[in-house]
Amino acid sequence: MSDLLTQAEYQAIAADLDFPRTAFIDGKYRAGSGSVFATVNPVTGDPLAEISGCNADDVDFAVSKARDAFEQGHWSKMHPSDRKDVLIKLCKLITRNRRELAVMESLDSGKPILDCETIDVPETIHCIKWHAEAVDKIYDQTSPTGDDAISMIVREPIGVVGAVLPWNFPLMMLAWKIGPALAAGCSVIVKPAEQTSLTALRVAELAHEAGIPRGVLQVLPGDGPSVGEPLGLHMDVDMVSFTGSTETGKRFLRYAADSNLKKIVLECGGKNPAVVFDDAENLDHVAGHVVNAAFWNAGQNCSATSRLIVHTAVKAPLMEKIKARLRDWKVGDPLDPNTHIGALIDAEHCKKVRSFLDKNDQGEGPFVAPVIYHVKTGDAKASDEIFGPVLSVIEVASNDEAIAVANDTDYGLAASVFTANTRRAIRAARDIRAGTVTVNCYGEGDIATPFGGYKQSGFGGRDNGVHAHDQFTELKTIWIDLTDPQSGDNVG
Ligand SMILES: NC(=O)C1=CN([C@@H]2O[C@H](COP(=O)(O)OP(=O)(O)OC[C@H]3O[C@@H](n4cnc5c(N)ncnc54)[C@H](O)[C@@H]3O)[C@@H](O)[C@H]2O)C=CC1
Ligand code: BAL
Repeated sequence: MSDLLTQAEYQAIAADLDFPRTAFIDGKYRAGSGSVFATVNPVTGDPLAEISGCNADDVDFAVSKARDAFEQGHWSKMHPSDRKDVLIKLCKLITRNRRELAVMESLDSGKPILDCETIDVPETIHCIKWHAEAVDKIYDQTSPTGDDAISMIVREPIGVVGAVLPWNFPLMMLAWKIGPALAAGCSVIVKPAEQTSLTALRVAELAHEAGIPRGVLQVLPGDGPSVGEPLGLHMDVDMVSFTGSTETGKRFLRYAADSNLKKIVLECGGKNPAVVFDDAENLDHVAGHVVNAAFWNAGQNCSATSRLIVHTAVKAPLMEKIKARLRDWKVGDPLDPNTHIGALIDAEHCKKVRSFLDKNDQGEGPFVAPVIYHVKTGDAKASDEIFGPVLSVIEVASNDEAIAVANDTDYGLAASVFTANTRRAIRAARDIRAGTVTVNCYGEGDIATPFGGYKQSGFGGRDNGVHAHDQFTELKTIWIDLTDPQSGDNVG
């Protein structure tokens, strides 16, 4: 924190930034064959850079380069310890350029510089480093055969991976995908969200500088139909790992069915509950977690707490404490290090978020201040993913009702429960159908814990932890007959 600069100093860095403007393919920046599009500063609406976008021809070219690199094996067959060293060198380069990346991320996404400096960039480095460090410590297995055979169960890199990213955490989602995929030995083609291409392009350049071979990490900017769809439909892409909306996630399942049955892993939306039971202790502490969970990143977070399900007995004092804490949350210029809530990503998203808000709460331009509504189950505010700084409060009369309401959603990404009773906490954690349930706190776990969703929040695997390595590998059984071939005993 003490390391933060002033708003004026950040503005000076911003004025000097050199933005990437083309795709990064086969080890170098290279203009795409698609339409040129502007990447826009969400605060001003002005273009930061004109980017030469990609199309299906560029996808074909990048896939052929990714496949060549995979088959040549300079990366995929490199000793895991050597892959680790290169990825750690990448982390050092990101660290050396961390300020530039933080400011670029803030300008391109509207995220507060405070978050970019203290969370997005450090967590990006931590994630890539964690997967790099893990990769030369994971053992393969043998299975319990009889004495006449031995079987090895080995994991091999899955091959060419498409990583399709959202705009809400451009750097961190890049790291969640490329960290384990590169550590596993895959070749990765990244499609950043069209709103936020800059930092992914810069990281690809740094990866090349770190020694990641040509074709192993490529970044193709462009919109969903121009780049995401041809990647999803490509016959020579082995897997797509996607983070974004449930609606687009479902498209990738169709792309896989219509092409080569590539593996699809989806991390999609959420309507995540914080459940506060009647015996919750220290309501100040609860309020702190709920406010962070609901309003961090302006609520543009798949795991944001967007429903507060609270027992009548504690509702009034808790709401007072939540409102008191919110008074400290400053909304405004993302480059001001005191800002907690920056700009929403773009005009289209502002329109969507505002469509849920009462007229008086709508704010102006790209800014929407935190807002709290008291709602009933069945209201759109209680069921739809708004993806903005909106907390919907549902009052319940019993702890059982709280769990039923928590589960009354198509989503199942994350949840939190607050109670002084350990048995109740564990019972609730087991009964809520969500990929992550936190007790007396809110969080996504950490880099060592798998993250992903039940129901329409996810499909096919988990980000983070060693489970993420599993995503990017194929499982192979190698069965070795130990009987004497001369004896003939081994033939059916
Ligand atoms: N992690 C999450 O849970 C996220 C959820 N969302 C939700 O989705 C809503 C819409 O946001 P969008 O940016 O439109 O999300 P999206 O799911 O459409 O976009 C995510 C990624 O998919 C790509 N994409 C879009 N259409 C595609 C297509 N037809 N084929 C292949 N790729 C495609 C996009 O270019 C982007 O890279 C938000 O309001 C929010 O509710 C958005 C971003 C992240
Ligand atoms: N919070 C991690 C994933 C996401 O929001 O898209």
